[in-house]
Amino acid sequence: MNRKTGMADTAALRMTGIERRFTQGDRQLTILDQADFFVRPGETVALVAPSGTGKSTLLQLAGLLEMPDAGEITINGRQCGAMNDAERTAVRRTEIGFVYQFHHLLPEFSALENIMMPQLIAGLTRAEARDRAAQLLDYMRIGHRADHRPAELSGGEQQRVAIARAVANAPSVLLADEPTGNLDPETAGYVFEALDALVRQSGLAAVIATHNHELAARLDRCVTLHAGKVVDATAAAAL
Ligand SMILES: Nc1ncnc2c1ncn2[C@@H]1O[C@H](COP(=O)(O)OP(=O)(O)OP(=O)(O)O)[C@@H](O)[C@H]1O
Repeated sequence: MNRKTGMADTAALRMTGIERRFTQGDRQLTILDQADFFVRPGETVALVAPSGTGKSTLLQLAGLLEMPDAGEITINGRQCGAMNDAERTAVRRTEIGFVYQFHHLLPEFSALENIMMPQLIAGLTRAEARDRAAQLLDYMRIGHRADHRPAELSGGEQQRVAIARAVANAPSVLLADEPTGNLDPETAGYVFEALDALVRQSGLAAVIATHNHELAARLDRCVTLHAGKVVDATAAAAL
């Protein structure tokens, strides 16, 4: 429920009044300062900001991997601040998918098995997990690579497997931190396209941090970080 309007919160992810401070030596850094952010179901948001301004920090907090110093994070209307570790882990496992700059696939397992893994952990049968993994690989146009291990795949293929794995348990929020940052421009373009298509087809809410303005422009909305706050990128250009 939105406290101001009294209406049900329709955002898949909402961050309100987020503070995040770090100590570096004798310096106190305020990376996020009363930051507000939201993303709706089915919406794709690009997070484009200079290096070191707090993109990864924001995504880590959104994914409940770290706790803010102040503020509230709500996922599908559930406030996560007062949850214990087990509750937060459960929300993270069921509601959130992550993609990073590096694929982090398990090297000794095939592409198919890597995508089956989170589903098996979530309690699906091997047959169910296999079917869904195969579907996702087909959707990402790498069905023919199902039995290959990560080392036998190209960078773009590895990243498409990592994306498929991130959505295997049908999360409602996808958080991607520089998902194409390690790829050449052409490969980055088609991996980004595959990610965008998958996100739109599954109707999930996606936040994609990228340094690539051209790719960011393809998404529904673009935000940046300025003085610790999340601001509309068009408005920020005028600052
Ligand atoms: N655990 C930590 N302890 C101390 N400082 C930290 C910690 N995590 C992040 N920082 C600092 O917070 C700032 C923001 O870091 P963050 O990784 O979120 O930036 P970023 O925008 O994602 O950068 P990049 O685009 O280079 O990945 C940086 O100055 C970083 O050094």
